[in-house]
Amino acid sequence: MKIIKKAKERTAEDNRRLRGTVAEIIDNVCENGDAALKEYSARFDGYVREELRVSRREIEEAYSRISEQELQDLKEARKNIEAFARAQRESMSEVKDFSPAPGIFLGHRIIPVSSCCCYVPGGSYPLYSTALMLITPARVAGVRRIVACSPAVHGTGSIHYKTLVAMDLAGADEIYAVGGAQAIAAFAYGTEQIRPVDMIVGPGNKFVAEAKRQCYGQIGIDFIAGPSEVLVIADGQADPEVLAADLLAQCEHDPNAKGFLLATEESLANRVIEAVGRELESLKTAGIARQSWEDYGEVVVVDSLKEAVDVANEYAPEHLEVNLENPDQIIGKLENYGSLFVGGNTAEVFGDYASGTNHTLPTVRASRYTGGVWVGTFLKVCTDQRMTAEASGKIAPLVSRMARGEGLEGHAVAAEKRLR
Ligand SMILES: NC(=O)c1ccc[n+]([C@@H]2O[C@H](COP(=O)([O-])OP(=O)(O)OC[C@H]3O[C@@H](n4cnc5c(N)ncnc54)[C@H](O)[C@@H]3O)[C@@H](O)[C@H]2O)c1
Ligand SMILES: N[C@H](CO)Cc1c[nH]c[nH+]1
Ligand SMILES: [Zn+2]
Repeated sequence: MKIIKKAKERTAEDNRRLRGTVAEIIDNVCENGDAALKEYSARFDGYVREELRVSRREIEEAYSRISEQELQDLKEARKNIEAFARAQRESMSEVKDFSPAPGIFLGHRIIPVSSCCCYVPGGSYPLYSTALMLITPARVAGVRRIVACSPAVHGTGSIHYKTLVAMDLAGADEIYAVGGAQAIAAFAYGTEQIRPVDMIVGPGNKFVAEAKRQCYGQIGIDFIAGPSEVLVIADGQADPEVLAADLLAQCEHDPNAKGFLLATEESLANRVIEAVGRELESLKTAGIARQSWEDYGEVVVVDSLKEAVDVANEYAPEHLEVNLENPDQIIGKLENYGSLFVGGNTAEVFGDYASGTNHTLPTVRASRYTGGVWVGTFLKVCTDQRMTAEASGKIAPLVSRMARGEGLEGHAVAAEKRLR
């Protein structure tokens, strides 16, 4: 393996500072409620709103600004997201009356969470596609109270009109113009204007992701969905311009977003670096300089595809693109990714918007233990059991022996009350 370009690493001090900043925001919201929300909206987003909930009139006004084409696009993307969420829901089944021993009947029911908050990022760009990605599966799951929130466009006090339409179209019951770590704290603990929810889902920058991590327990969360990441495995048949575009697409999301290329040939790695350089130059000329490539771009030449698989599994990226002549030779060996994009035709950005899989995905190696948001994110699998008198009498001695073995006399007695 040869490292051609190395990404900067976040230090323990960076992480400590982030934890402290966010903990302070959460404490302030818990102590001062809406006053703290207003203070942070003014400081970070340049606005103060008296009413945090968005009114029906504001939503109608957003519809009046959206073009026919934009509305059609939202509907088409939503159709694919909903169809896939329904197919996934249908693949889940309940278990009823499973009998591991005579007279014992076990089962599980699939129950939606009662309420959720869907966080739609809005700091740098109005990510209205995220509204579709979160609210649509929550609806399919059957969540009764779906709240959506997003920071208002800087200095305006209004959520971007496309985000508002997407939230409404997807089926949000309540919408609030609040963002950042303070919004997560508000929906976790409640304020004067905000009734808390049971679960908060959605992506966000490092402050939002850290706030979800710190509020977990008070509320459920999907997982850590922070600044975007893409890892691309490519061989000589891949087009360097396409690879550069795919890496830079994710790097435009955030100063902390990451793009990682694993190339099987050094000449390919060099051509991609050149192509990235050209593209960055032209973006700079066009006055667009939000790319994180310089800090967080990484390029490595691997000695074999087996090594590429090992590195990808260890890195556990949010998005994994396999741009190989024969991608199927490694697909079965890839284990840690939020979403996989197979072959050069399958651009990661298609999944960002419209193919139908969800774009809210685990980052910072969380794909080692979870996939992305899906209809199941909003569903609880809750077990139940019932027993006949005979089965109860039969299992009681086993349970009381085990309970006494643990030193739990009360448990043993509760079991023995069923002896007959
Ligand atoms: N992992 C995923 O599934 C996924 C999907 C989509 C987007 N994303 C990520 O979402 C993020 C969107 O970030 P964004 O910033 O545009 O929007 P955002 O809504 O996540 O964050 C904006 C908020 O951050 C807060 N903030 C800004 N500076 C702050 C500071 N110095 N201290 C405390 N709080 C501060 C403000 O309250 C602001 O409202 C990007 O990182 C993008 O990569 C991830
Ligand atoms: N790439 C993001 C997930 O990391 C999702 C997104 C929204 N809009 C554009 N892209
Ligand atoms: Zn994206």
